[in-house]
Amino acid sequence: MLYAQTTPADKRRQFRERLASGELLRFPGAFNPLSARLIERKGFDGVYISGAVLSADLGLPDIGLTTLTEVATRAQQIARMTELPAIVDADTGFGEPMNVARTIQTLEDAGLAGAHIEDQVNPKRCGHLDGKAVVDEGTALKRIRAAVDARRDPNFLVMARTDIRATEPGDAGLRLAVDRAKALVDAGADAIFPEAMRTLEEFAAMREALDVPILANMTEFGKSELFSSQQLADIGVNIVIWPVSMLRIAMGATGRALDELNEVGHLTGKLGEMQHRADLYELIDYEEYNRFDTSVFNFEVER
Ligand SMILES: C[C@](O)(C(=O)O)[C@H](CC(=O)O)C(=O)O
Ligand SMILES: [Mg+2]
Repeated sequence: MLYAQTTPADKRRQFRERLASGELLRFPGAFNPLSARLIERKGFDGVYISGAVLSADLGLPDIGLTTLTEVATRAQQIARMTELPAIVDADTGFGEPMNVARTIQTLEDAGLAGAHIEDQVNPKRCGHLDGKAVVDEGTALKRIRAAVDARRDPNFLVMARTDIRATEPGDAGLRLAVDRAKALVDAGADAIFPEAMRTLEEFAAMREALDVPILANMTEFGKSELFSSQQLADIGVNIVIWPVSMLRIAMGATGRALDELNEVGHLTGKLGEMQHRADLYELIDYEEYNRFDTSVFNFEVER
């Protein structure tokens, strides 16, 4: 009922324990608080909160237009609805290293279990697009040091994302990424998000080079091939995200339903694809609200 029972501190501690086990943790992207609950019910390990989804949800491109306040507010709404740990995309940290420090404290206060800070220049862009530029190593490391120094809960996961792989083709790009990732770990990063790795071998090389957890981004229509959880687990990847997938699915289904409304004038043919009212009420836990007021859930929903 209402919000999750697990405190942010407990979520962070449990997340750290699970990460230390070395198993692959699966974090689908939640596009709203309700979908975070569904992710939990379906047995996943955590919830990812994507900057691309957050900006798309506002009808905006993913180019660093969203503010810390918008991101922290939405992330809090999502994180508090699930017992699972939630990690959020903090883009470039919303400014200079001092802003990064404030970002981390704000996201801690919002109940997140961790965040990633990337080394792109501003204005940033989706990591799977061409023409990205990254900051010099000194600036990238300052962002991460600022993040690590700012957190008050040592279990809050500071993940460094590097976008440098795509700045050079072939092996040269991979070498740059490995070198930068190592430097980010030396600066205090708890985990690495190597963005836009192309092949399983590239993920494996990154895994081999580092002794902290790494994340694989299985976003569709991008630069990485889409690997299965098993394939990623086999090479020792620690976290996999499908950041925008659930929004893509929901928007695809919505578009098709609108076409059907245009064509046939009703949605009867779509009933089987819809979340049933009974399932929605179950997910929201209507019944539990009777503890306050026995008249809240005194009806039956027919299937
Ligand atoms: C992971 C990511 O940063 C996000 O905001 O979800 C994006 C995902 C995407 O645009 O497909 C990314 O830059 O990879
Ligand atoms: Mg992003």
